[in-house]
Amino acid sequence: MEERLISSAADYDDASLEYSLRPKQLREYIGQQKVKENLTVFIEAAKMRGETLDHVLLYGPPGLGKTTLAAIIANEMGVQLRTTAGPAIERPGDLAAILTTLEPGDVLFIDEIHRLPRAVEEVLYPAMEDFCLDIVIGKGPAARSVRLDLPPFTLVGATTRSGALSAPLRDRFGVLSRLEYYTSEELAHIVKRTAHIFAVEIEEEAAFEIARRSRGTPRIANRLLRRVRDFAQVRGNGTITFILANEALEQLQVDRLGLDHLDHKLLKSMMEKFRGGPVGLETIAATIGEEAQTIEDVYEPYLLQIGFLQRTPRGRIVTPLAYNHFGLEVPR
Ligand SMILES: Nc1ncnc2c1ncn2[C@@H]1O[C@H](COP(=O)(O)OP(=O)(O)OP(=O)(O)O)[C@@H](O)[C@H]1O
Repeated sequence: MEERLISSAADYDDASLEYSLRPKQLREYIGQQKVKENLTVFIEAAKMRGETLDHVLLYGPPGLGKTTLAAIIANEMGVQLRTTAGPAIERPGDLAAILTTLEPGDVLFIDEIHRLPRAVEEVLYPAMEDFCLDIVIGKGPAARSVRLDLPPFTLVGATTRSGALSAPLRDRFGVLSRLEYYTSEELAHIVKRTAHIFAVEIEEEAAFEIARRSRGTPRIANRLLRRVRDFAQVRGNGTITFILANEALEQLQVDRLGLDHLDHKLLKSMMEKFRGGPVGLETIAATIGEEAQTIEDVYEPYLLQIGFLQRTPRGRIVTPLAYNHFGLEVPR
């Protein structure tokens, strides 16, 4: 798949910078008001009772700050954070190895928790519910099960697809929080905060322009800011002005709604070749030479979110909003 500047998945540069950009406390965490308010109460209550926090499931599209929130939860509870991911835990023994080294109260963060193998999930149930592990030792008729006590801990699970989580796993989380796409105001706030950490001047309007083109996603906002900062350094005097931000973003081929050439290719081929649809996913995939799964997971969510595409039982449809964006007339 082609590299995209507006991809919400983390790239190498993001990964090395994200740590330093992460807010450490809930009050520094911008947006997601409801999630924050609830977590503040639950954390406070758990601390007052001297207990561990209930298990928390965070779900929502990539790049919205799930890992950041997990780290904040650990920090606010004053405990250590251990991080892993569903695909990294292949066997029950891998999970047991992590769980048995936790300190009382620790937060265990499992990213992409919907990708845990079934056998691992089954070990997780008693661990979440009763803080114990049932381990089978030996094989055949000599096999027996031993029960190991674990220190109490908080599991923070993150997933982009809450629907892909099995019901018994979902039911074992006491707190379920859905992260939403950020507003432009919130993203502008994040951009200004990051600019401050980078010690670079940015005009209010420039921060808004970057925010508007960031697809509701802080990870994209921070990445666009880094690229625009490069332009400001080379072509300007270092300050990110509105004009400079606009020019840089045009140059980077990110349009004023955050769409790039691949979004354009998808929408235009639907408009030009299929009169805007309905078109089946497989047909679109074949037309633009991309996999159907990639279109569904990567291209579509944002286009659906901004109302440029609609899903119908007969296929995808391009909406009049999208025609307007391209200055084209809606076919009858
Ligand atoms: N509310 C926020 N306020 C300030 N910065 C944020 C906020 N949310 C996310 N960020 C920044 O956005 C970047 C991405 O966040 P994070 O890695 O937590 O995303 P994520 O949802 O865990 O992504 P993924 O699901 O792909 O792992 C980080 O650099 C973080 O600093």
